[in-house]
Amino acid sequence: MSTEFPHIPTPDAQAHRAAVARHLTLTKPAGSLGRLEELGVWVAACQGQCPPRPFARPRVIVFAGDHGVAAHGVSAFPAEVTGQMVANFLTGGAAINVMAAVAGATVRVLDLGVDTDAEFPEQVTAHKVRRSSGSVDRVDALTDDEIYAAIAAGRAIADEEVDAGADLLVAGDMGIANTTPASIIIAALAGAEPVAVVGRGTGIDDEAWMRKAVAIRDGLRRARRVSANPVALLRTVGGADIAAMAAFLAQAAVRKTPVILDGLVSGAAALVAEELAPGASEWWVAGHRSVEPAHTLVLEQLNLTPVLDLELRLGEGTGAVAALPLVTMAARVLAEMATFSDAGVTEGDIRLPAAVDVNGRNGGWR
Ligand SMILES: O=C(O)c1ccc[n+]([C@@H]2O[C@H](COP(=O)([O-])O)[C@@H](O)[C@H]2O)c1
Ligand SMILES: Cc1cc2nc[nH]c2cc1C
Repeated sequence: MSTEFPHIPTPDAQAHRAAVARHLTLTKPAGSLGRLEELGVWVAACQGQCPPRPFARPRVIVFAGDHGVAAHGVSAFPAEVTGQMVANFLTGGAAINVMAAVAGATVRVLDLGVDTDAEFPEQVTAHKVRRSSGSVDRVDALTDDEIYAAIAAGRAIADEEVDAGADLLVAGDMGIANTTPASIIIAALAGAEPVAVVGRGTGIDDEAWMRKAVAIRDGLRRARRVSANPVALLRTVGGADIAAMAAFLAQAAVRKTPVILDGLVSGAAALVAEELAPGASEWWVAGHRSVEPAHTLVLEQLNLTPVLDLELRLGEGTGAVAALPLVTMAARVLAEMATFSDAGVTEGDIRLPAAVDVNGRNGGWR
């Protein structure tokens, strides 16, 4: 199985230009909807059409997996919670179920590496790679065969979703202790020191924070040896869920499908995905800024400005789904507002150029 991704196309430049130009014709002072304008332009460019169409099938995939490092006291919760939460997602009781319903998205949960037996295996284990992972502070997370299987799973999941009509994707995560491998990956790729990335995760106390800092320090020592190779990095200090998520994010870009990123774990996967498939990040917006300190490093590394900053630290895709109504709104504003000429409204003299890139990369000014 190849871990090579094809060249990533950029979002459509012509639709991008048409969207910037269309914004100037709509009945508002140029640039007055600020970053909502940029978001609408991004949707149009990703869809390759201006005006953009409303999203038909926004879809959240929750990647569930356990992590061997949980045994070393780095989380506020025991590992069995991962499997219990998988059952909760399936019965619709988790935060992501409620928030996705509000935002008009549907949720699919997949067990990539949960340690316990699934309550409804036929619904969640089609892409299962293994149970849990090696404790990344001392041994490799995955074997060679397992990393290939996890990457193949992530790509297949993205293909299945796009083939079934998904036109906006979110990668959510569920895994007790997964903030430890995520923080190691981020530190390795951002060149950060361990203490800069140790967060409180599910809400750990100071003693657990110190154990987690040691685990991250030891894992980072192992990660630095392989940080130039994204597949080796995922194999050494990631896990089946994080590896599949990285491949899913890269494959979404291959399939020209926009993604709203979530928090720390989706951010760690995104950093690796950009290494696997350079240019993939053009297809992503950051839904929010997580409370976790390492997440800010992700946003800086990928040059992404989050839509929201609500002090969330849940995962599951919740921060991405919280931003979805604004992304939908931005697309509909661009598609549905009247133009000055339609509405018979007199245009002003001064037309500032609208900002051009949702993530500020092209430095539009207002
Ligand atoms: O997404 C985030 O930014 C985030 C921040 C803190 C915790 N989480 C979630 O909490 C779990 C991991 O926390 P921990 O303390 O067990 O490493 C896992 O299920 C994540 O989805 C998620
Ligand atoms: C209950 C619970 C729900 C979660 N959702 C994502 N991470 C989580 C961690 C816990 C502990």
